[in-house]
Amino acid sequence: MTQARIHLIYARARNGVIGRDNQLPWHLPEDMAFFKQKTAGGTVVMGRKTWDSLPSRFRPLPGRDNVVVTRQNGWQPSPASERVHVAADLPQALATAQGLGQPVWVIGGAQIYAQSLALADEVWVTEINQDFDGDAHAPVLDDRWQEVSREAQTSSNGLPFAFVCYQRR
Ligand SMILES: Nc1nc(N)c2c(n1)CN(C(=O)COc1ccccc1N1CCC(C(=O)O)CC1)C2
Repeated sequence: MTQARIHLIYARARNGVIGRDNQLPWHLPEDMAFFKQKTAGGTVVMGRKTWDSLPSRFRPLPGRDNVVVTRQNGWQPSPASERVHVAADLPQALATAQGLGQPVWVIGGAQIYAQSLALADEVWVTEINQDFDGDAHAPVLDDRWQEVSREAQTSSNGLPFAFVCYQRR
């Protein structure tokens, strides 16, 4: 039984920024819809700060199992839900996620992306063709990562971006 594939999914600015003050620096509804469509029916793995960044009405992300990584002993998600699983570190989170037998999507933040990249075989990047100020950055994809698809678009608010898939050679 091969291990379930691990996918990363993030949106990044031209200068590599993925977040600012635990929020997205842009408003890109097309990307939110893409994110929802890609991760639907799977298990999402995120750090606690990413969990906290979600508006409470979207916690847990609906229609998916949510695994939250936190070192805080006794941390409990709010709102409580049987679809939220708590893990003390990323290896435990990925083991829990893979145990659920659904596609595993790592959805942030920067620390979690950096730790999980080595274990992933596919990365979906929404590449926004504009620089943004921010305090969180995307992981660096070295030259083993090969672009396998690219779909360029312009958002309703004029932002040029592309949905890009990378797979490890
Ligand atoms: N490419 C790519 N990768 C990522 N990791 C992420 C994205 N884009 C975009 N992100 C988010 O917007 C995170 O979420 C939200 C943040 C703020 C307000 C609403 C939301 N939600 C949007 C998704 C909805 C859903 O999925 O049901 C729930 C409400 C993470």
